[in-house]
Amino acid sequence: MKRNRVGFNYAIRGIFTALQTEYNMKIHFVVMFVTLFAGLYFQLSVFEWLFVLIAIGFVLAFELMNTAIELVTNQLFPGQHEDAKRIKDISAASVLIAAVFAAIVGTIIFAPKVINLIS
Ligand SMILES: Nc1ncnc2c1ncn2[C@@H]1O[C@H](COP(=O)(O)OP(=O)(O)OP(=O)(O)O)[C@@H](O)[C@H]1O
Repeated sequence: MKRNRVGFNYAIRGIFTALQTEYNMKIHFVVMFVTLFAGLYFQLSVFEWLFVLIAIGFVLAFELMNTAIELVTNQLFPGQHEDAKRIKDISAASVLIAAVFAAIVGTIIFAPKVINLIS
């Protein structure tokens, strides 16, 4: 039980470390809070919340994993290396895919509500 609690603390520390060191992580957090407030404002249905939360979770989790992969890659390849380039590009692509699909989910859910609000 104690072990689990300590492990949880390490994981939370990992989120803060990524927030401090990764500019993209800060952007993801800002977008997450804006989306959550928008969700509360527009009173999303349970179904809509599920999609929004899954999309946010995927983006944050992939960004954290991408950060870890970058750190490992920097240790494995201190200099310029074609494999380091491939690894980082592919890892970054995983975040991009998650972010693009999250943006699509956000657009499908929020666009009609925003249009309805301003028209
Ligand atoms: N050791 C390396 N050898 C060759 N190319 C590299 C190497 N390190 C990075 N690159 C190239 O530069 C790009 C950016 O690398 P970098 O480590 O700055 O990642 P980043 O995505 O900008 O990280 P961050 O999210 O921390 O800003 C990589 O996607 C890759 O194409």
